[in-house]
Amino acid sequence: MTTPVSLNLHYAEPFYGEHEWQQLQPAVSEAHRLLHEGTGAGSDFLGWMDLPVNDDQEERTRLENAAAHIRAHADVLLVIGIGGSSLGSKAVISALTHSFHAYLEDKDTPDIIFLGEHLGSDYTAELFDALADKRVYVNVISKSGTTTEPAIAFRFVKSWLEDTCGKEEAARRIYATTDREKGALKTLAHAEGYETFVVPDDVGGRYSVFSPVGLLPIAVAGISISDLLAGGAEARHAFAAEGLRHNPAYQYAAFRYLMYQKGKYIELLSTYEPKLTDFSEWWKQLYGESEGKDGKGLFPASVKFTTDLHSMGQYIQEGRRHLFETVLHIGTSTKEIKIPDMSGNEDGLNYLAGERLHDVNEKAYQGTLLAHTDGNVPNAIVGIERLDAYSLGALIYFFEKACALSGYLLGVNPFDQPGVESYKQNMFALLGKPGYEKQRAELEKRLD
Ligand SMILES: O=P(O)(O)OC[C@H]1O[C@](O)(CO)[C@@H](O)[C@@H]1O
Repeated sequence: MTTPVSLNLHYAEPFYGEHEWQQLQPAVSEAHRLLHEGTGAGSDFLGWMDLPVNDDQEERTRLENAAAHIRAHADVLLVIGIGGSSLGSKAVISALTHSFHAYLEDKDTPDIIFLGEHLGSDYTAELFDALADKRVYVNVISKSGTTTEPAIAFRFVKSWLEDTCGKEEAARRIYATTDREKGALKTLAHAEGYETFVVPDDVGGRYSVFSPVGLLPIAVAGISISDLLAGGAEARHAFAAEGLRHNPAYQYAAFRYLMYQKGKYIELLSTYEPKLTDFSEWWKQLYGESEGKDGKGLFPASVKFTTDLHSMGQYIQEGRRHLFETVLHIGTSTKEIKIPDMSGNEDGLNYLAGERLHDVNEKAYQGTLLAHTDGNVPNAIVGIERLDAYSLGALIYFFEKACALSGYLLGVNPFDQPGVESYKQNMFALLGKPGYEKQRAELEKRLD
């Protein structure tokens, strides 16, 4: 089988020398050793490396059965979670299901709505208007079981569902994905009798797509989790080599590191397919939380092309030269749509009549690639052949493996996120959480 994810550095090579590349091999070897021997920082969280080959068939069957039950009975599945507890499944579901699923008349899978990702009042209130008369099921996901945003969202949903269909039926419709033993959500699930799925102890949120965190909502969406995991397993095998020359995931990590050393502090993930917008959000959390610490790290940003060529394109072409680009390239489209002929050719586009839209998009991609490299923005191209579960599974593993190695190259712990606590502490104090009285008074003095 060919490598499911390709890396093309041709358009980046003019920006670094071959000797710089060669010099990185010892550091890459050391980072590889830390990762594969489990001796680096955060090594309690390496469970993600083997998730695609997890052979717990009993748990898998239970998950598939739960997904089939929800598919058969629900109009809507509410997935409640934030960060690593929702971004992975959202990325896969957006990429692989019909973009207008909510508007289709005939469908054999429920609409999936994500909630608990923010504290937006209007959005949350409006959701309940849309749920009236719908048969709603819920998957509440939180590894810690104590994250404020999903916990608040779950309060709203639990109380609405119990009012709508009674406490017992509500308990049958709620599935909780959380820690095996501890946390408020685990305690609540036990008390209320919800079916539960486990977030493994050794898997952090942003590396959890191949665990029940991602797999339950993905399976409910009708996506083959066997294919997704098979892609991940193939990538696990394909990107296991220590040598830079034989490992595209490590080449990508090394390339990013070289760019960082050259003052290219911002990495733009560019996509040419709107179905990948949520994939970019998943990627940003993966790299942002893994690398951005100790005063270090590339800033991961994303752009949607060609849309953003009409807004951010100006800056990318001619603004401050501290950027490089990683283009996510999809080889073929799954659906074919051709440009129609127009009898009067009023818009002058008849030279495109009969062309596949995918091919027009491809020319936009090629033109942009050349323009941006001419504008001194190094471009790496990460490619998959098509948007399917197998390729996406491989792509996810590719980025996870490269991310872990990138963290070790940079000298940070790629598996913790201590910085996210600061806003939480302030928020708790300002909300008047018991025990935060002193901080509250200090913070309030600083606010206008
Ligand atoms: O699954 P949990 O524990 O609710 O955490 C959700 C997210 O919150 C964070 O801890 C950051 O606040 C992320 O790392 C994590 O993905």
